[in-house]
Amino acid sequence: MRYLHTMVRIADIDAALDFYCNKLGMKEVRRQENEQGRFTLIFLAAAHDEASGRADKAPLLELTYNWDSEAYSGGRNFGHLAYEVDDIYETCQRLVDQGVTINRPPRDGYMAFIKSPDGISIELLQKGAAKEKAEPWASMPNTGSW
Ligand SMILES: C[C@@H](O)C(=O)SC[C@H](NC(=O)CC[C@H](N)C(=O)O)C(=O)NCC(=O)O
Ligand code: NI
Repeated sequence: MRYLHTMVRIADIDAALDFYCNKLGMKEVRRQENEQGRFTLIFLAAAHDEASGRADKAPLLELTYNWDSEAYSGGRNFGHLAYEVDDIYETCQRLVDQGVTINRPPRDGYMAFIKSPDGISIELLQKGAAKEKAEPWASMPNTGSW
């Protein structure tokens, strides 16, 4: 068995693509419009996987947009999506500059949490060993929950 994708439902395509593509650097690899079911599926690959030509083998993120709006509430049974980053401090600073809230700052030089426009928790993990602790991150408080 091979892991294929994780599906999350989104309330707004533009807001979701701005977050996952413009801010997290993910790439749209395919899209399916379903007239009968009145929904759109958008499959995203992490930039690293797309750039290395592995998007057809790597786990994808499947965004489901229902044309008839629904209220989505997060169940505690779903935790987060996790992505590896080359530099956790540079990534978090760039996200802050783009207006993203860092709910759990990388005080340890290793792990940070943000949330998507639909409230999906996204875990960002430093590639390899944790970075040296550095300000302002080392003493930055949490912002809400994640
Ligand atoms: C293409 C394949 O990866 C799918 O996930 S299709 C699964 C299918 N999705 C839908 O019908 C999307 C619209 C639906 N209203 C929804 O919000 O899911 C499906 O069976 N979805 C049910 C589910 O629980 O995933
Ligand atoms: Ni699916």
